[in-house]
Amino acid sequence: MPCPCCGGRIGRLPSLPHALGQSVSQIRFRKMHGLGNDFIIIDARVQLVDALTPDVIAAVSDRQRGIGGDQVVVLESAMRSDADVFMRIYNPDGRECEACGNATRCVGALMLAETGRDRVAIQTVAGMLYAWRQGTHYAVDMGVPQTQWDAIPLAQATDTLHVDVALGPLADPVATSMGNPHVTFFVPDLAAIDMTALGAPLERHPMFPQRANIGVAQVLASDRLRLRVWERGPGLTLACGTGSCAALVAAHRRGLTDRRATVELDGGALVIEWLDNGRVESTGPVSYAFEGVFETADYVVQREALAVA
Ligand SMILES: N[C@@H](CCC[C@H](N)C(=O)O)C(=O)O
Repeated sequence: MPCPCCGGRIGRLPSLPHALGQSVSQIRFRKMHGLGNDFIIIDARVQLVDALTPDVIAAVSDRQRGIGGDQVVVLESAMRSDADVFMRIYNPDGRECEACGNATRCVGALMLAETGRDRVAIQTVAGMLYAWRQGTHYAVDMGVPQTQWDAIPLAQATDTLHVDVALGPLADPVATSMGNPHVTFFVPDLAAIDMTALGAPLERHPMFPQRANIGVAQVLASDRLRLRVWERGPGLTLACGTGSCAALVAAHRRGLTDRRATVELDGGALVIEWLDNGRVESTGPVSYAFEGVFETADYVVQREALAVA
């Protein structure tokens, strides 16, 4: 039967604070992914999300105790009249980050369906991005990569084409900002690289004051790269969209590839092109997984229990 206090879903057992008469905040979400890089997408244009604190974001992102996801994406009303929506992105540690290529495709697909138009504009803290349909796939304009050391940012003035960072078999990466900080190492055999052992310490290397996403790439041909990315926040993911853009830009700057290449990730392939106008486009699939509702109070209780354990 409907909950007597809030008229909530039939059959939903009230959580403990709910039963005690404390406030409840139910948040509706969609789960989507791009090549297995998965997102909890929350539309704050149609519901109150005041209770979505960094702690709650971390708790719902947990793959054992929560919904599970690489990032939480919150949609807000755009502040610019030429944008369709404002997209905010949070890593599973609850910290806001600037950009996410795979989430931009997912949000692009949602906004194309919502508006019925053939191109949508997505405002982010890192600038305006655009999405459109490309056959069965979705394409996004991810903006202009930044290659100055202080835009990445790096800790000191450095040639971003040869950054003085090394660990084990990884050395001499290229640094690129796609709104968020990336470094790309090039290796002859990606299968020989232990991403977890190397990615975790490199993410927090002193050269990266805001930490960094760590990409390791193998050039397969002038139009084909193999890439794995240890993402700032979630760690090793099945695919990283901005990491793929950064890898293509890095490879082309090094003279290793053309301006357009297929990037093969663990979760599938993206086509990345660095256009002559300086902007980077990324094309790939989008998948819808499920939708649901969670109560933030349940996750506050969980976080408190974990904190005292
Ligand atoms: N999954 C992403 C990147 C998400 C943000 C990243 N972890 C960061 O902290 O910058 C993508 O597809 O680009």
